Amino acid sequence: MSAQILDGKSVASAIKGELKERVTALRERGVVPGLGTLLVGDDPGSQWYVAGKHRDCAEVGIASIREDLPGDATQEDIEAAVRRLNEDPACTGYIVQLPLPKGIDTNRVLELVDPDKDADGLHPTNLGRLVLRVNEEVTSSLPCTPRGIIELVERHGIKLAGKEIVVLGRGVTVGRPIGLLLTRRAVNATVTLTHTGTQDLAALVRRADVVVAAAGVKGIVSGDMVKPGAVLIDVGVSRETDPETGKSRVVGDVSPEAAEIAGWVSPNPGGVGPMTRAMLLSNVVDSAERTLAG
Ligand SMILES: Nc1nc2c(c(=O)[nH]1)N[C@@H](CN(C=O)c1ccc(C(=O)N[C@@H](CCC(=O)O)C(=O)O)cc1)CN2
Repeated sequence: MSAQILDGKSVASAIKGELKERVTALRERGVVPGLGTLLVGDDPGSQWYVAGKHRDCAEVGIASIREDLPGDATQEDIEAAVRRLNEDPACTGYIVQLPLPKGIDTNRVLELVDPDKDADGLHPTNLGRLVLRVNEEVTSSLPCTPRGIIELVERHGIKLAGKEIVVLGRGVTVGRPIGLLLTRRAVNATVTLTHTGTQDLAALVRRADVVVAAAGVKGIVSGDMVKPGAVLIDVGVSRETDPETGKSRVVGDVSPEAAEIAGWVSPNPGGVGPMTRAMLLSNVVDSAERTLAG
């Protein structure tokens, strides 16, 4: 029996429908949410993601602001663009598209973002709130991919409380922050964060009720590693040439054999990616609504 699909495309589309109504209500009260993006360089993937974010904004009625810099922009150029976005009143929230080019101090750039405009939830103040407010509602942006994963699972009626969750990968946008979200009292899961130094990954994954695979290694979650019926969230992105069409295609961390054994699996593409985009819009709308609540 093959796994049921965690359909990120259709959940994201439903969320965008809900956001459109909330944006209309905000505009009626004189609040226009505006998402800014800062893109440095001409990496085709990053350009595609940023273009998608602006298309999403147009779809739900959020204004959008772009800061595009060439690949040879200096640390000072990038920091100046961050300051412009901090000061622009039309920009109510923004992201710095990652990764930044080699040689740029990413942490220094992220720390300069106004925490109240941090639509990615990656500013140290906002990550710190996740640590400190473990029992309370967090009233700042949450990292988009982790938030999207939880929303995707919960909107399919799957409960995470008490579940054993194994995360593969300790990256800043997924692996590290997702543990903070999943172990909050409101979610109440138990998390093991694995990485390249982990010994006997297979044994850990085999125990997991839920696997969040964000290693970026094609097929790293193999069939023999998965507990029958487990929930597999495929986040990792690798690219390869499709032998039939000759075109580049995305492949995930979950092997087709693992997906057969699972109870639920998120397709890749079509699972976590669209949810990441929808959560960015949610962060911007949530934060605009907070300004009205005072
Ligand atoms: N500042 C940030 N940078 C990056 C983040 C992030 O959350 N904040 N995450 C990724 C890139 N990303 C958003 O920025 C992103 C990745 C993938 C998708 C998506 O919809 N993917 C499609 C497939 C696309 C393809 O074929 O290439 C899917 O999964 O269906 C959206 C956003 C790194 N940088």
